[in-house]
Amino acid sequence: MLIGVIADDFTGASDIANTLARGVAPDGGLRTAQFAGIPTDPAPSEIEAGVISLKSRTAPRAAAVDESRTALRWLRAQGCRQIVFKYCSTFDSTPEGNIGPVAEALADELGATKVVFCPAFPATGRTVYQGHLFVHDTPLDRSGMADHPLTPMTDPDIRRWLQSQTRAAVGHLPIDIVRRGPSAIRCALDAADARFLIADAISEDNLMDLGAALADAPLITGGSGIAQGLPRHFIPRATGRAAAAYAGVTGPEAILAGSCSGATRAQVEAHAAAHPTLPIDVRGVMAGTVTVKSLTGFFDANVGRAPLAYSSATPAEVRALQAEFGRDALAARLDTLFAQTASALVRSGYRRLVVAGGETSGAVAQSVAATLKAPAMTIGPEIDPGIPVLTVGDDAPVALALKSGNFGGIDVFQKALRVMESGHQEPAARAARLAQARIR
Ligand SMILES: Nc1ncnc2c1ncn2[C@@H]1O[C@H](COP(=O)(O)OP(=O)(O)O)[C@@H](O)[C@H]1O
Ligand SMILES: O=C(O)[C@@H](O)C(=O)COP(=O)(O)O
Repeated sequence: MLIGVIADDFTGASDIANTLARGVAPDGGLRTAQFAGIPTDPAPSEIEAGVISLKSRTAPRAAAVDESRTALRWLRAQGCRQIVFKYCSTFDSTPEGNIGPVAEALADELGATKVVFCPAFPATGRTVYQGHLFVHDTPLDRSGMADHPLTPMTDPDIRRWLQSQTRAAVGHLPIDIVRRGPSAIRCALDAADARFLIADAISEDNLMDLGAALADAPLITGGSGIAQGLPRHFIPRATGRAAAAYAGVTGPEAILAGSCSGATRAQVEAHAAAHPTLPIDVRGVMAGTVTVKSLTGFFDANVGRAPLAYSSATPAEVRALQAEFGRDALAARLDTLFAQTASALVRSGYRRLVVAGGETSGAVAQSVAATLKAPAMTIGPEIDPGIPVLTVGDDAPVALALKSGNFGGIDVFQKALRVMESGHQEPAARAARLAQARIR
C-alpha cells in the first residue's frame, strides 16, 4: 500500500476513496479499498490506497485520538509512505473538537514539522480564501452549517476554529502564495513559524499545486479535494491505474436518510413527490413504539418503488427533540435504529442501500460490513461529485451509496439506485452541481 487515509467519518471516507480511485486524467487513479473501521488482517497486496473509515468526528477526543493512532499504525505496517487525515469539506468539528488533537497526534508520530490543512472542494462549492471557508458564495456559518445537529459551525475563520482545538501554532498559507505554484508553496512552508497552516484554495488548480508541493509530506490533512493531485506521485510505482470493474448490482433497494441538512431535506422532499416515503416518528423511536420492524415492514411493502425512510428534520424540530431527549442519546438511538434496520434488510436479501448523512452512514456501513463479514469495500462508478457506489461482500455483493448530508443533486436517491444497477456513471455531473447550488 502506498498511500493511507484516516477518515473521520464514512461518507468522507467514500468521498476521498472515490478521488483516489479516479485520480486525474491522464494518469488515472490508484487501486483503492475503503475499510469499515480498522482492519485486523493485512490488506490484500494489490491495494495501493487504503482508506480507513472511522466514526471519530463526534467521538470523545481521547477516543478519536486513540483510534486514529491505531489506524495510522496499521497503515504504516502496510507500507504507506504518505498519510492523509480526511475531515469534512465544511470542517465539521466543535471548538473542543477532534481535528486539532488528531492532527497533532498523527504529526507527532510521523515526525511532521509542518502540516497543511485544506478542506477546499471546489466541485461541491467549498473554497478557502483568507483563511475563511465558503460554501458557494456564502461564508460557512451562514450556509446552514450553524444548524448542524452535532457540529454546528458558527465561525467561517477556520484558522480561529482550529486554533481553539490545538496547542500547535496555527498559521496561514494565503492564496497569493498558493497561486505562485509548488516551489513557492514549499518555500513558504519551510519559512513558516507555525506548525499547522490553513491553506487557501479556490480552484482545482490550487489543489493540484498544493498536492505537488506536498508530494513528499508524510502527513496531509484536508477534504477530498486535497487528494486530487496525490495519485500521480505514486503512479510510476503503482501496479494498476484503472478503477476496479463494477458489474452492476440489482435487487431489492432501500433509502435511509438521517441527515438534517438543507440539501438532504430538499432531496427527501423531491423524492417523496413520486415515491413511497416514511417519515420516522422520532418520539416514537425514543418511546420504543417505532422499531426496526416498522421500517422493514415499510420497505418490504414497497420494494421496487425506491422507498425512503427518513428522520431528517428542520433545525427547529431538531432543537426541540434534543432539548427533550438529549443530543447524544437521540443520535445514538437513531444510529442504532438505522444500523439494525440495514442489517435486517441485508439479511433478508436487500442488495442496494442508499444512505444520507455521515453519522448515519457510519452506523449503517459498519453494521452491513459486520453482517456480511466483509470489512473492505471497493469503489465503483460515481453518482454525483463525492459520492461513489461502494460494494461490500464477495458473493452477492451489496451496493452502498454513502451520501454526505450536503452532497448530491436534487434527484440523488433515484440516481444512486440507477447507477448501482447499470454500473454506468451518468453524464449529469454538471446538472447535479447546479442543482446542488440551488438547494442550499
Ligand atoms: N429528527 C432528528 N432530530 C434530532 N437529531 C436527528 C434527527 N434526525 C437525525 N438526527 C441526528 O442528526 C445527525 C445527522 O448527522 P449526519 O448523519 O452525520 O448527517 P450530515 O451528513 O448532514 O452531517 C445524526 O447524529 C442523527 O442521528
Ligand atoms: O468533505 C466532505 O464534505 C464529505 O466528504 C464529508 O466528510 C461529509 O460528511 P457529512 O456531511 O457529515 O456526511
